Amino acid sequence: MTEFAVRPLAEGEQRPAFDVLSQSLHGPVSTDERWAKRAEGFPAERKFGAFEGGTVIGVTSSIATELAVPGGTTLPSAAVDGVGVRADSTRRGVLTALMAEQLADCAARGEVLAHLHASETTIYGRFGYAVATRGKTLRILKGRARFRDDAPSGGRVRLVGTDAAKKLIPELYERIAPNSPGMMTRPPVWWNWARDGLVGENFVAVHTGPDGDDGFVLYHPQDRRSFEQPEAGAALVVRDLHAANTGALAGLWRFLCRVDLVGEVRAPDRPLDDPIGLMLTDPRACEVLGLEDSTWLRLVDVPVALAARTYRPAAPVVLEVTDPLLPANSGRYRVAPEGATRTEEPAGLALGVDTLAMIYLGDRAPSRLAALNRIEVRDPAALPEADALFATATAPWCGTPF
Ligand SMILES: CC(=O)SCCNC(=O)CCNC(=O)[C@H](O)C(C)(C)COP(=O)(O)OP(=O)(O)OC[C@H]1O[C@@H](n2cnc3c(N)ncnc32)[C@H](O)[C@@H]1OP(=O)(O)O
Repeated sequence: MTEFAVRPLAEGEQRPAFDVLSQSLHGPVSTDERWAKRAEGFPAERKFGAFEGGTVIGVTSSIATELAVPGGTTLPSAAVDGVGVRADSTRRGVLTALMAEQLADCAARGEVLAHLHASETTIYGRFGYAVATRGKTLRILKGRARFRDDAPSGGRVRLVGTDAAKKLIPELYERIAPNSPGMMTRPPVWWNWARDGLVGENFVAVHTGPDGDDGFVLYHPQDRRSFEQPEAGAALVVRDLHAANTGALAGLWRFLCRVDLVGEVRAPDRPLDDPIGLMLTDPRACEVLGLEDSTWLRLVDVPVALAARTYRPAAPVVLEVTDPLLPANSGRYRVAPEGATRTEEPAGLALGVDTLAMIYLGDRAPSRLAALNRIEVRDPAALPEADALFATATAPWCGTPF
């Protein structure tokens, strides 16, 4: 079998790379018309291709983002997307070579983190990624959804036309987000796709609070009330909902639950601690239909990542981190409420860089992972301290599809 080579994609090579990607994800057959629509959102920049005899057989892409970590700092991060290998070239190490090149490139660019949404959960663990945020799918049964008297009342909600929304929503997102761990900035290349694809295909409602616009929801109806099932009503499907504060969140949920001829509101990928159920007199009117992994996080620069987040009060803990792919990360780190630094002190806990990603944003407690042998406990006293140090008040959440 001939060898392949991995290198940055050059200008003019986007179309064959896009075709490989599209085919790997079972997208429609390539046409000039389809490519004309996608070309702008598929620049050569930040893409690597695997080439065999001059033909693209694999591709990986990323966009430059900032990701919020506990404490509010945002870190330069690569949002990895557009990964695919031709069906006749899989399981030959093409992805492995692409990932190695991409991670080295992220490190060279000074990016501290890489993050992605995985098509399959079996792919990315070997490259040091692990689940760091999750989302739940909610269904609110409108007929039973009454808001408690003490639930925040929210402000005014207005519907915005598509053209105005395409300008307003990117500005509003930039002003109110990222506002909790795991959320990311949405750079122009992301909006190139989302302006038409996400905003343009949904109804848009904007919430105004005491200080102006502070939240929005994009949604579309699915099914409609019919003569056959007059009691059923439509389902409103929430595609994007962001709020700067709980008042705005309550106002947007109240709006969705008030729309006429609707039987239920369905919202995939909501934060694990979305409080909508707690605002209702009957919390079971808000059903959890599913729980999904969302962000797969990779710490590219462990010392900078550990130093950048805040920690809760507890005794210091020394972690020994192992990273076979980026060995500069391997070593011992002293984590304390005042910060995290490299150390030569003996470690209380030892873990792989993938497991570190699971506790980094606060999604999982170290003691739960130690119980599953994902963390080696060398000093049992270190475990409850690590639980306290890494705990966060809110569940981490991404909230941005890419
Ligand atoms: C962030 C995103 O864009 S997610 C989208 C990812 N893309 C897709 O799902 C498109 C369809 N799938 C593909 O294109 C390919 O199968 C890929 C990209 C997932 C994998 O590419 P490959 O070149 O086959 O991976 P590679 O040969 O480097 O495999 C490395 C290892 O991972 C394993 N592996 C790779 N893909 C999978 C998978 N889907 N399920 C289970 N194991 C896998 C391989 O068996 C191999 O294991 P080994 O080292 O023990 O032998």
